[in-house]
Amino acid sequence: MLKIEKLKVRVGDREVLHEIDLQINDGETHVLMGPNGSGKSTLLMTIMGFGNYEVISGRIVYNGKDITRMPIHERAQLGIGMLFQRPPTISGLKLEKLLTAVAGGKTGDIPTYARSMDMERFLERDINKGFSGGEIKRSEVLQLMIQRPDFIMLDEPESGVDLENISLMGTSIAHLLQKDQHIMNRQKSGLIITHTGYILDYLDADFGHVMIDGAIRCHGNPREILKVIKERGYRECLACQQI
Ligand SMILES: Nc1ncnc2c1ncn2[C@@H]1O[C@H](COP(=O)(O)OP(=O)(O)OP(=O)(O)O)[C@@H](O)[C@H]1O
Repeated sequence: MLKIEKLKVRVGDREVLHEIDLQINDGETHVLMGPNGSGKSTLLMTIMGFGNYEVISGRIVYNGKDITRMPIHERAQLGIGMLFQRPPTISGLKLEKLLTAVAGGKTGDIPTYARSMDMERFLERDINKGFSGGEIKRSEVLQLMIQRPDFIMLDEPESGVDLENISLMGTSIAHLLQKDQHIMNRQKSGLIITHTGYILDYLDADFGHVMIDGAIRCHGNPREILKVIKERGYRECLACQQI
């Protein structure tokens, strides 16, 4: 589904990502961990195609197509979606209007999905304006439910979410990634940034990676990696030879 080859990315005047290689196959969910400022969000923003993330070299291939220089909206049309760490407030645009646009005018599912995310009362409000941290995250998941992307990137979906809503977020994300379905050919894939690993309680992630100083230093079982980080810190990941 997604293949990243020797990707180098500059933000401002600084090279933030150094020769990243990553492959995510159909049906796989990968987890990305790493210290603050190591470049995790930069990788997701670059895959999504945001302009201030300049690809110096390398390429991003999605379903066999080189998307390295493709604009964001075309990537979204190809089936790439993202939950942002800090999505912007959009004054003057109601959430329902955005969802209608994302749904391509097919509004039928919106009330059902909004109810499932406990977001009905937010439909008539400007996007993220005055929303709490957890409400913003639920709104983002709701948008993904309507968009139905095939490749879903989630930047810290649990951050700022209370314990009850983590369960709602976790089960909803598991559903988006088809992780709650026992099917032979799962089509949806994901890349999730997490610090706490709470999301792993709700979906069975397949692979974990640790990014340190703009390079992926270690791969493995996500739960095992998380355990090592909790017990011994990221220094242990630097010593990891599984690259
Ligand atoms: N627009 C920008 N201008 C300058 N530097 C930037 C910009 N965006 C990101 N950076 C820098 O790039 C580095 C990587 O940031 P990034 O947000 O990708 O880290 P992260 O691993 O996601 O961190 P966190 O876990 O804290 O969210 C940081 O040092 C950050 O300050």
